[in-house]
Amino acid sequence: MSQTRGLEGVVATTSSVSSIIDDVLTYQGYHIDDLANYSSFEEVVFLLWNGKLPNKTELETFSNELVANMSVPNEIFNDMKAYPIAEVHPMAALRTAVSQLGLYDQEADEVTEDAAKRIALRLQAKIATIVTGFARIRNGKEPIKPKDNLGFAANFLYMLNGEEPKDVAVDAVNKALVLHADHELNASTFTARVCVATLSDFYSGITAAIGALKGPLHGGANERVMAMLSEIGEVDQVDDYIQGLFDKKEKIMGFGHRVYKNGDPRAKHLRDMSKKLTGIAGESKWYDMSVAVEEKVTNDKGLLPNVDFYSASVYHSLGIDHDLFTPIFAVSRTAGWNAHILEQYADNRLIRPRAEYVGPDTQKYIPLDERS
Ligand SMILES: CC(=O)SCCNC(=O)CCNC(=O)[C@H](O)C(C)(C)COP(=O)(O)OP(=O)(O)OC[C@H]1O[C@@H](n2cnc3c(N)ncnc32)[C@H](O)[C@@H]1OP(=O)(O)O
Ligand SMILES: O=C([O-])CC(=O)C(=O)O
Repeated sequence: MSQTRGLEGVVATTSSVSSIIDDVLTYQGYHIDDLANYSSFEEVVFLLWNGKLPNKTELETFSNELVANMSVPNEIFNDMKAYPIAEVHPMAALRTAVSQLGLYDQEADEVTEDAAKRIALRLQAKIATIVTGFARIRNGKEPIKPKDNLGFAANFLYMLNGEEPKDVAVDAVNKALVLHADHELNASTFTARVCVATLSDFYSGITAAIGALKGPLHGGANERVMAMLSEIGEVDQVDDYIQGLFDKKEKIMGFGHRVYKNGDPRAKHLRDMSKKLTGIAGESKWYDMSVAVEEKVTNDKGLLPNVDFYSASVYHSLGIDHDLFTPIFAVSRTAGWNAHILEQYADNRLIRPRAEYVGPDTQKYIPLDERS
C-alpha cells in the first residue's frame, strides 16, 4: 500500500456542486466571478442545492422561507448565557449551539431527500441567528429577530448590530458570503461528507464541519490574518515582521493553498473590497499593510494570498469583531456543506480509506504483573 500525505491530489468522490479546474472555480458550472458580481447569497444557496439558478418567483419564495426559519429555540440562547462566556470562542459556541439545535428538530434523524432539504433550509437560516445571537449575548445584549423585508446579508448585519445596515455593508457581506459558499472537497466539507456517509444525521455533519473549519490551516486563518496585521501595526514594519516569521519558519496566515498554485480566484474580489471599504472607513492602512505583506510574501516565497487574507481587512473595516470572522465563513459555507450532505445522502457509500501501517512488528503480549 502506498499513501499520499494529507490525501494531496487524491480524488475521493464525484461531485456536481462546485469545481476547481485549471484554477477556475465554478459553482454548478457558473463562474465564481459572475456569481460574485451579480448574485445574491440566496440565489447561490438555491443554485448549490438545486443545481439551477432560481427564477424570480423561486427566489422570492426561497428568500422568504429562509427569513421565516431564522428563529432559534430560546433554550439555546439561555444556555449561551450560562457559558463561561468571556473565554468562549464564537466558533466553539457555534459548534455547541448547532449540535444543540439538532435536539429541537423532530426530523433531525430523517435522511430522506425531502426531510434533508427541509433540515438544510432550517440550518442555513438559523446559523445566522446563532452567530449574531451569541455575539450580542456576550456583550450583555439580547438577540434580535430578523426583519421580513431584509435579505440574508442585511438580516445578518441587522441581527448583529441592531440597526439596519447601509447598502455598502450589505453588498460587501453578500459578496463575501457568495465567495465563501462552497469550495469542492475542502477539509470541512470532506469532514461533513465522511460523517454523514455513516448515515448519521445532518446536525452531526454540520457540527463536525464547523470543528474542521475552526482550525488555523483552514477557516480559522482569517482571524489570525487580522491578528498579524494588528501586530504589525504600520506599513513600514511589514518587511521586518514578515522576515521574522520566515526566519522562525512560521506559516504566514492567509497565504498558500493545497489546490491553487497560481492564485486563489476569490482573492482579487476581496482585495478590491478591502481597498474600497478600508477607504470608506478612513482606515486605508489595513489595505496598504495587506498589499505590502502580499508583495513581501509573494516576492520572497512565491506564495499567493488565499480567500482568508483580504477578507480580514474587509470584515475589520465593517466593524466586525475579529473572532467573528470564521463564524461568518461558517454561515456562508453551511450552504456548501448542506449541498454536499444532500449529494452524499443521494448516492451514499461509507467513506473508509486505509492506513499504511508503520507501527511496531508483531509483539509478544506480556501480562500486566510481569511488565517492568
Ligand atoms: C479557506 C482556506 O482554508 S484557505 C487556507 C487557509 N490557511 C492558511 O492561510 C494557513 C497558511 N497556509 C498554509 O498553512 C498552507 O498553505 C495550507 C494549509 C493552506 C496548504 O497546505 P499544504 O498544501 O499542505 O502545503 P504545505 O503546508 O505542505 O506547504 C508546502 C510548502 O510551502 C510552504 N508554505 C505553504 N504555505 C505557507 C505559508 N502560508 N507560509 C509560509 N510557508 C508556507 C510550507 O512551509 C512548505 O514548505 P517546505 O516544502 O519548504 O516545507
Ligand atoms: O479548498 C480548500 O482547501 C480551502 C479553501 O480554500 C476553502 O475551503 O474555501
